Amino acid sequence: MNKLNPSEILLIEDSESFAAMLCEQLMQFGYRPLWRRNTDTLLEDLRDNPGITALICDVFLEEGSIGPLLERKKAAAGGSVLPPTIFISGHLDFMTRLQAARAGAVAFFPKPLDIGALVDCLERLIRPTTATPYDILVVDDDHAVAQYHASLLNHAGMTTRVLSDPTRVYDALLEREPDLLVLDMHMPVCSGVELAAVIRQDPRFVGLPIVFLSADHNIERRIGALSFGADDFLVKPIDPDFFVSSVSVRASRYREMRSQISQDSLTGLLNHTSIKRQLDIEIVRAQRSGRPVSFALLDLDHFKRVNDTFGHPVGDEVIRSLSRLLGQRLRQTDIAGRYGGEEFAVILPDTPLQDAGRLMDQLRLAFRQIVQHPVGKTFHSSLSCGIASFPAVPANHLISFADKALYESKRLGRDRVTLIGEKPAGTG
Ligand SMILES: Nc1nc2c(ncn2[C@@H]2O[C@H](COP(=O)(O)OP(=O)(O)OP(=O)(O)O)[C@@H](O)[C@H]2O)c(=O)[nH]1
Repeated sequence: MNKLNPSEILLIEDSESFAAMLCEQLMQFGYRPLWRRNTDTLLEDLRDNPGITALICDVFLEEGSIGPLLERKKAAAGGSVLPPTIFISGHLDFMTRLQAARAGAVAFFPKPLDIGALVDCLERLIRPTTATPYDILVVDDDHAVAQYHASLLNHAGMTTRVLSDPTRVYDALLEREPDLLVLDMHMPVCSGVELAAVIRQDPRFVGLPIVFLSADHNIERRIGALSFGADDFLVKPIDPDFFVSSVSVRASRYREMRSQISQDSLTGLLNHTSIKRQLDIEIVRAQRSGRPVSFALLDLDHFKRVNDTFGHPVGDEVIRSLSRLLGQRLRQTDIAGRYGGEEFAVILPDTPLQDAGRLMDQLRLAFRQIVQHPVGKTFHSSLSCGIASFPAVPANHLISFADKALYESKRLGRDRVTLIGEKPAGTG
């Protein structure tokens, strides 16, 4: 979900003030809440708002317990299925939880609400469960053969790119790293083994699975290929099912390994190394397309004070609240990462500086609204941001200039966004 496609949430809560607070918080995370005091119009609301993806209901309303009320509604609608329902309540006893479970709760949150945990739960419910298909690059100088193998993989639900010119492989990898590379062994310009050696020279592709597909039965050459960095050597003609499962098993393991390595454990965002790597990729893409790419650095303000006042675990929660907000507010093509302790980086492809500035300013304002630490003494945090854009700023200066802009935001009093339009004169 992103801000262009906000999910609607139906909130059934009889306390107006609590509902207003919760709606405000949900909006900060990019949801569109619809509030009702009771279940009177539930079926009409669901019919008229097909975009409603989840219900949040207080277990007890003035008119009684929500469980039997929902049951009656479902019966009235011929037993139709309600969207996943999260229950909330100020009562924490076992019987209340049991009521919620009997009413079909997918989750139960006590009041006062931990909004962050609630949003995490909504995200799990709403996020599409279908993973993106494995992306395979097939390289074979015989285009028809490459197409045949690609079509087997497409049939099994994978996406493929086909290349008959091995000299273009490296560019294709930079453009979009696949989950696996299928290589022919004998090609006119260079052999598959040589091509694998070229790819392995780049530390970014050291782990990329390479599977050779060749009619070569010579055992020494096959061993040679494996020792030069191939992961498997499949001999043609190959059983289609065996080919597909060999590819998908390796692609799946690689993807799992990559996500473990590339993610920051606290936030689930890309870590420092991965975000820098993504920036390189986006710059290459921008150089090709002639479109701008903006790079933003965000830093929490006076964060030491938060840790000192409320403790490290609460500080961690603040960090997580910003990562959630980034997940909510950015477009699917934008890329966010945790750059350092309380510092985040965002890559905005196809985005000129001024647009990036507006977007980050909206994010800054939304972050300020989030009620932090709602189970204790509440407070609000703010962030400072610096943005630079390529090509106005040369690629090798993009990060340092975003950092200078961030420093300027801090210097001017924090809680602001500063843009650096171009590389200032005399900076080398
Ligand atoms: N809770 C928590 N704190 C962290 C983490 N990483 C860094 N920090 C803390 O973040 C604080 C950053 O402090 P400073 O660099 O002095 O910056 P600041 O207090 O945010 O002040 P300004 O950036 O100037 O507004 C330090 O106290 C770090 O210990 C983390 O993962 N969790």
